Amino acid sequence: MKFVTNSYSLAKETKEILQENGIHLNKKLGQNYLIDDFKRKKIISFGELNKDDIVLEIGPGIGTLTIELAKKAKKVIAIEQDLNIFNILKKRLDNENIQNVELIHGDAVKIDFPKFNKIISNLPYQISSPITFKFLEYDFDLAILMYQKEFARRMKVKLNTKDYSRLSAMLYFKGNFEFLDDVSPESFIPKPKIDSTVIKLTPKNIPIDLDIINNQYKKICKALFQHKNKKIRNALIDSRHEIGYSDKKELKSLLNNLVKVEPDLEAFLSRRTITMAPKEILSLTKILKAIVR
Ligand SMILES: C[S@@+](CC[C@H](N)C(=O)[O-])C[C@H]1O[C@@H](n2cnc3c(N)ncnc32)[C@H](O)[C@@H]1O
Repeated sequence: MKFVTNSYSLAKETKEILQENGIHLNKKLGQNYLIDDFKRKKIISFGELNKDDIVLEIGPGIGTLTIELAKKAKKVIAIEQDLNIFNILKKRLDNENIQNVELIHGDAVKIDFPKFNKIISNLPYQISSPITFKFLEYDFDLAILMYQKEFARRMKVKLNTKDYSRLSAMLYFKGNFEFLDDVSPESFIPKPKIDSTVIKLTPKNIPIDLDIINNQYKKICKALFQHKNKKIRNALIDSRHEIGYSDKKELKSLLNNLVKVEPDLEAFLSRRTITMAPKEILSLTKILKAIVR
């Protein structure tokens, strides 16, 4: 696909809007704004939008993606945490008479999302992990998301590496993803110190084990991945609160009793989290199911 780009004017426009409003971008809120029109067009085209789509955008900033998304979709729901930035975008939308954007002020990690079917966002990197877990709780057709490159790499299951994470173990059963494009620091102001990657995420439907994955497997992963290099027995005991226990002795004795009746359990308990493939964690979960609260 050919893109007609106008990166110079997007950079100029962004700087002017920020300057006019006396804004100094805030690192802590992940405020690195896209100024590369070529990348903007690409991200939007990845979303394959049509006039039936309701798009969720987390962190719209001054509307760099939002305004273009609104031209192509039925509606955009945009959630921005920074009140000054929210007000700038609100004014821009009013001035341009754009009426199909529902702009919400707040922390996207804490707010329940209204109904949507696609997500397109250049995410604030400090919330990458909680917001991705939150997306997985919703039903949607596809998500086009920009992450820090390192973070995106951790989505793929890589046993015995530091990149193997709770996120990869959850995504293995809950999402399909595809790396679409890399974006260099030059495409933003201010320039971040890291590279970025755009990915496509689609929910995986696995009706058979969905219930156990959304419940006990999720809790077990939460406990185990807090201690990736520990043996499973110790990881479970040390993070017992994640599976509903405060009393160390109680959990220890339940595990010891279970070992007597479940021949495969002892072998699992002696392994380290980092060596356990998601399917093995699921087998372990099925054994532990009755004692996970
Ligand atoms: C990486 S910038 C992206 C801005 C714009 N979409 C772009 O592409 O240039 C992330 C935006 O998310 C906002 N933000 C940060 N934390 C947030 C949160 N918890 N909920 C909603 N917005 C948040 C920041 O204020 C910032 O405007």
